[in-house]
Amino acid sequence: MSKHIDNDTLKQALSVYFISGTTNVNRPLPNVLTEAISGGITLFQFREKGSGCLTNKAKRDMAEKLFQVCKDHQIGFIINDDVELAIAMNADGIHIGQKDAGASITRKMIGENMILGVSVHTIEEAKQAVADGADYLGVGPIFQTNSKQDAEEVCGPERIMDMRKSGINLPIVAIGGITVEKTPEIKRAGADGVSIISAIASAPSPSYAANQFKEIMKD
Ligand SMILES: Cc1ncc(COP(=O)(O)OP(=O)(O)O)c(N)n1
Ligand SMILES: Cc1nc(C(=O)O)sc1CCOP(=O)(O)O
Ligand SMILES: [Mg+2]
Repeated sequence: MSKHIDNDTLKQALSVYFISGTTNVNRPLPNVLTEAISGGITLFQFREKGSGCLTNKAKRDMAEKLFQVCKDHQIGFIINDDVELAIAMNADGIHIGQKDAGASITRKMIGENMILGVSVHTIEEAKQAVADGADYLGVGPIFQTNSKQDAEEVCGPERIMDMRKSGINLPIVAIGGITVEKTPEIKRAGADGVSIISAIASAPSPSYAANQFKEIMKD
């Protein structure tokens, strides 16, 4: 997958976007990812951060394993925060937030042929990310989340509606506290996809959970 996919294909790829690191799961992450893929996730982000996370070679080795799982199933592989690792691995994309390297610098570093996702919380940040060359926006936290200690204030699905009304046409994924039950209202608000950590990573069956999201997001 690369940035040269058309907008509809990118939106499709963002529809069920699973995010995880090794600390979000209590079994080997490659197994959980494989199950989530079998259920129908459409994109994966490796987000290895927080207490007890892998670093250096162990992180890179895990990233390589996960990338191979994604390649085997034609699923795009995005790396969170670590631009150098994304470039070194030739990952499909990188996701950065407002506290990470700036979007326009990151775009220069990765070139045109890698997907750039940017986290935004306000319409102003969204407009700036578009100007800086983002390919998609992650908007959140839509609901309360336990998976990110430094999350901003909850903004609700209305924030996505407001962004659409203000003319933001870039693909948008909703993030933060997303559950199967809440997915229909997120879709109605104008999101192209849902980004999920715990509702898939901590599910008794990641495959079943992923499939429920897929059924709601299809069409
Ligand atoms: C799809 C998606 N949206 C938002 C985020 C959050 O990024 P950021 O604000 O940089 O926070 P961290 O994930 O780095 O803690 C994301 N990772 N993915
Ligand atoms: C990684 C992340 N970013 C957020 C943001 O608001 O930008 S919320 C979040 C955590 C999402 O995890 P869960 O699906 O378990 O709530
Ligand atoms: Mg970040």
